[in-house]
Parts: sequence; C-alpha cells; structure tokens
Amino acid sequence: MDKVFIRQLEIQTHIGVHAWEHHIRRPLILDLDLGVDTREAAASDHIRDALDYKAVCDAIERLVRERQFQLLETFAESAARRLFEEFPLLSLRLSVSKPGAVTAARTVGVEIERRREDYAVCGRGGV
Ligand SMILES: Nc1nc2c(c(=O)[nH]1)N=C([C@H](O)[C@@H](O)CO)CN2
Repeated sequence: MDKVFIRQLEIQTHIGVHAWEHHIRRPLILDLDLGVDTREAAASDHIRDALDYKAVCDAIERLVRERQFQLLETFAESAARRLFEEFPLLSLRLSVSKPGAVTAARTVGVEIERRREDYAVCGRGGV
C-alpha cells in the first residue's frame, strides 16, 4: 500500500498519570505511516488530490489543544480516530514516544496500527 509518512513530529502537551505531569508541558514525538492510494495525486499533481501531511500535523496539534490525556494509549487512540474521521486514510500506524519519562531509558512509548474497517463496526466509541 502507498504511504504518506511523518517522522519525528514534536507535539508539546500536558500528559501523564501523575498530578505533577498535568502542570508541565513536555514533548511527545510521533511517527506516522498513513496508508493511502497516491495515484490520483500523482496523476493530477494537485494538493487537493493528496493526503496533505501538513493538514495531518495540524489536526494532531488541534487535538492536543482541545483535550488533556493521562495515558499515551488514550492519546494514540484519540489521534487515530480523529485522523480517520478527517482524512480518507485506509490504514494508520502511529508511534508516540515520551522522551525522559523513564530516566534509564532514552525513550518509551506506544505504537498502534489501525485500519478503517476497525472503526466501521464500533462507530466513534467515545475515546
Ligand atoms: N503504558 C503506559 N505506561 C505508563 C504511562 C503511559 O502513558 N502508558 N505513563 C506513565 C507516566 O505518566 C510516566 O510517563 C511517568 O511516570 C507511566 N507508565
């Protein structure tokens, strides 16, 4: 499958399970692989036919401004749902890491993979 990818997207947000984490902004680093058919965009050479990676980054920025999360899992699932709602994705792989969260590790994080069909049966689900 064709992919549009985004590497090392840095998002500043309040996230964590501890109360003190709710008061500090820290970076999350995202890698995304977005499954799409790029042939229409390739043929037209027009952004309107492409999955606009800048628009995807902006959608994630909007999500973290609207909501505050405790778990990386909840953030990842919410971002996935939002992106499927806003863009004609066929599949998504999203890796989110939280550098500095564990002193002895360079980074830690969560990775999820979803397909559009995963949401067809369960609807929006409220995440
Ligand atoms: N699987 C997860 N484990 C942990 C998370 C998380 O989001 N997902 N978060 C924390 C704390 O917020 C951590 O960053 C600092 O202790 C711990 N484990």
